[in-house]
Amino acid sequence: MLNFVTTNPGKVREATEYLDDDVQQFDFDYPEVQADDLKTVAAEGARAAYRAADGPVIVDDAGLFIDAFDGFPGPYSSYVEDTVGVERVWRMTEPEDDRGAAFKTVIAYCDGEGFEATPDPGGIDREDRRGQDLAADDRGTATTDEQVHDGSAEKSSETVPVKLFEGRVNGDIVAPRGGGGFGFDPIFEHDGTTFAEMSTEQKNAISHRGRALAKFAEWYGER
Ligand SMILES: O=P(O)(O)OP(=O)(O)OP(=O)(O)OC[C@H]1O[C@@H](n2cnc3c(O)ncnc32)[C@H](O)[C@@H]1O
Repeated sequence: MLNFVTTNPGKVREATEYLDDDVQQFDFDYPEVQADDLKTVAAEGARAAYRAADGPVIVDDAGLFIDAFDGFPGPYSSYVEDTVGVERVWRMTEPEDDRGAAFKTVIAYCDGEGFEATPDPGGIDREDRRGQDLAADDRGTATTDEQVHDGSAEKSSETVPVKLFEGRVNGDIVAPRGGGGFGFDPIFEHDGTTFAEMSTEQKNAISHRGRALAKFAEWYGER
């Protein structure tokens, strides 16, 4: 049984759609390290959660990256949703000529064992041209995290290995529409439909989380 470490039931709904009964929510508010990239936050979160959980864990660190604001709110999306709010993020973006944005997620898996490294052909930090078919992102962007060191207080010199899976989807910021999903879904439009207007299944088929979960599920299934 896999522990999906999150306080966000919306993420669990989407993950169970992919991974069926193999996953359960582990409601653990892992300490989010101050970092500008999702990979570091997810990897450190997975290590902390693994120490607290009884069994393998996955952590999903995600965010909305708005082009006109150089990627804001990015890794701070949860904080901005709670403080500024979704509606005001739309109103901030409305006057901009370029309302392009991307949702990105990094799923980090940790079970205390090591993994074989696989090459990362680019991943989500690469600049994708707007409107580009993202099929290339669906292949082989799983990487073994070796750079991030264990920052825990117990001063362990050993770094617990973490496996990372990335997903990204491009879209546009629009006036809020739809009652489904969570977070910034009502203001994120992809191919004419906001994520909040989609069913969980429809969103999973194209979303950042769906892409990352698909990669994880493929790798996990082979193990
Ligand atoms: O850390 P956990 O407990 O998993 O829950 P969280 O909601 O705080 O999760 P994150 O730190 O990954 O923050 C992600 C934020 O980005 C936004 N977000 C991420 N994925 C999203 C999605 O699929 N749809 C809408 N908003 C999303 C939303 O505001 C989330 O609160």
